[in-house]
Amino acid sequence: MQRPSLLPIRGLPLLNAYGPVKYGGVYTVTLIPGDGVGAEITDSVKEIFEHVNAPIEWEQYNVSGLTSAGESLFQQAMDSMKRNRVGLKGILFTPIEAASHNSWNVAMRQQLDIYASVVLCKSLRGVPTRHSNVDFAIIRENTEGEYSGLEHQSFPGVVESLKVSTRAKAERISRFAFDFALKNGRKKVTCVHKANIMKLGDGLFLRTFREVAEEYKSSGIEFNDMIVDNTSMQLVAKPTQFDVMVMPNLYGAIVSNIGAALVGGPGIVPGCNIGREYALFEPGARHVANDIMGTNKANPAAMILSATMMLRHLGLDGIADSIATATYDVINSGSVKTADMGGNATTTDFTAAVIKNL
Ligand SMILES: NC(=O)C1=CN([C@@H]2O[C@H](COP(=O)(O)OP(=O)(O)OC[C@H]3O[C@@H](n4cnc5c(N)ncnc54)[C@H](O)[C@@H]3O)[C@@H](O)[C@H]2O)C=CC1
Ligand SMILES: O=C(O)CCC(=O)C(=O)O
Ligand SMILES: [Mg+2]
Repeated sequence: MQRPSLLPIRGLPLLNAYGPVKYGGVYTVTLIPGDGVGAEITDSVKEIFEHVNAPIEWEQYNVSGLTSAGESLFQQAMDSMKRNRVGLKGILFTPIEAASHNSWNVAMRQQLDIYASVVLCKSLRGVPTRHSNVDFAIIRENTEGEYSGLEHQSFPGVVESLKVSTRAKAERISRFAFDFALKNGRKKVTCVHKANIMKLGDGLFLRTFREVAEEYKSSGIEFNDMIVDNTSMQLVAKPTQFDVMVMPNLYGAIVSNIGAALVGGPGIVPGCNIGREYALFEPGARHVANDIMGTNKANPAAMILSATMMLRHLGLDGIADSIATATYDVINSGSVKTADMGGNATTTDFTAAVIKNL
């Protein structure tokens, strides 16, 4: 059986400085189901939590990125996050058109300074893939770099998109990665970069990583670095060489999706965004899945497992363990497979199977 200990909850290096909000033994948690399949897969979580009597009260905001009309609701959801300090979210759609609003997924990370994205990619017995024994964690800088959102047209036909890199943010994400490695019994941290081309920006990231690595030398954690192109090839060819990986924002988005595909896809990989004050949990590969919205076909596992990471963050380890174990048992038994896993079970079938296992 795949034990839930693979989840990093215990070992999240930075617990919120102020702690979650709890009244009468019940935690209030901000819930943003999101666009696409968000409502369906957060319904799974609600049903499971209700079944185990989890001491969670949801403060739900049906924010949607489909139109910019949702902005005031988005701000209310952020106020709720600032009160509760813990949230669970699905993914918000972001239009591509130049005149449309910027990504609210990104705005959340910046407003809340939830600077470390953690995505876990681990092979599961019940999900046969090309490589077995994949087990690595992606630590992604979540608040700057290519996602700074600063772009302008300096001349018709000429656009400048600013990638902002700061030493302070490179340092804190590198520390997060080493602390994460230490707390989770990991052996090696790999810095992914493109410092051969972006000598100043990614050069700063890499140099800062190496300085931080020196400080952790006595802890016995190995470290190395790899250019992002080679990393992509190595991930597909020999993924077992990776343990903990740390990188700037956009590489993290891409590597998280390669990682998800290596172990079974976006429906099973959990994730979270952590900062000093707030923690927001969401599926690791971050997809809206508009194409299967409302069809009861989505795999809710990634969302359920992200919710168990949240429970552990709240110190509710017992409930987290039982839900995670029940979920992994359903996946590993192979008896209830959603379409992405090659079966024809529905979202509700999967949820019912988890509840039956509890
Ligand atoms: N929160 C965030 O950071 C992100 C937000 N987005 C937004 O999502 C929208 C579309 O994103 P795309 O990258 O095109 O991907 P997408 O939403 O089209 O998803 C890619 C594929 O994965 C499948 N999939 C995702 N989750 C699944 C699940 N739980 N079960 C079964 N299948 C699942 C989808 O059906 C689809 O075929 C864009 O608006 C984008 O801005 C995209 C990536 C990250
Ligand atoms: O926020 C979005 O709409 C896209 C962001 C994204 O792809 C990511 O950061 O992984
Ligand atoms: Mg993405």
